[in-house]
Amino acid sequence: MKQDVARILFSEKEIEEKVIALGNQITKEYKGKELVLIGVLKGANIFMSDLMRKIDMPITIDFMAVSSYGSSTTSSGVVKILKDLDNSIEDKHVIIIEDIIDTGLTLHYLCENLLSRNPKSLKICTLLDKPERRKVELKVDYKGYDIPDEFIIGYGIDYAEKYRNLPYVATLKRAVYEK
Ligand SMILES: O=P(O)(O)OC[C@H]1O[C@H](OP(=O)(O)OP(=O)(O)O)[C@H](O)[C@@H]1O
Ligand code: HPA
Repeated sequence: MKQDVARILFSEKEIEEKVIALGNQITKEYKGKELVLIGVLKGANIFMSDLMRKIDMPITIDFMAVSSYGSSTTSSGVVKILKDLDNSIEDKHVIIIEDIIDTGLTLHYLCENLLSRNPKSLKICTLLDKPERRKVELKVDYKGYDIPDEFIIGYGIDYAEKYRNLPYVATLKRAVYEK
């Protein structure tokens, strides 16, 4: 697994500090409000688990599973809902938690879909953002890092379902996906 890593972009320690800062910011801005975090599976699983423990107020969580990449390194643009929310978000303050935004097509679809369910507010939080790759405009409210246009793995993020359990964020060697 490690031999397929080209370069480590963010270490476990750096990610931890960033997650603490995001958790503090969210706590400050939502204190006293009814907040639901919606994790987008599978990629956001690790980020969501770490972030929610850095939010110091009562919250609830829910998950959606969507997929647009399959086993490719480029988005198909077609977003499939594999698992929907368990509970209504009507009149709730909602933050969507993502691991990475690339073309923005997944979140564009998700925002439209969730807005139609009448939340009180809807914001986006992502650990990583590749703004160069954007195909649709999105307002990102909470962000860990901007990253260059390279294929990313680790800390929940996969290539063909592998590498999610690397504890850091890294780039994948080209030879792995070009063979
Ligand atoms: O901005 P976009 O170009 O739409 O790409 C971002 C999406 O791609 C990844 O999910 P993926 O479809 O690979 O599923 P996964 O979370 O199960 O890995 C990632 O978790 C985002 O949801
Ligand atoms: O760089 C990436 N790596 C893995 N999955 C992704 N989904 C969008 N961009 C990426």
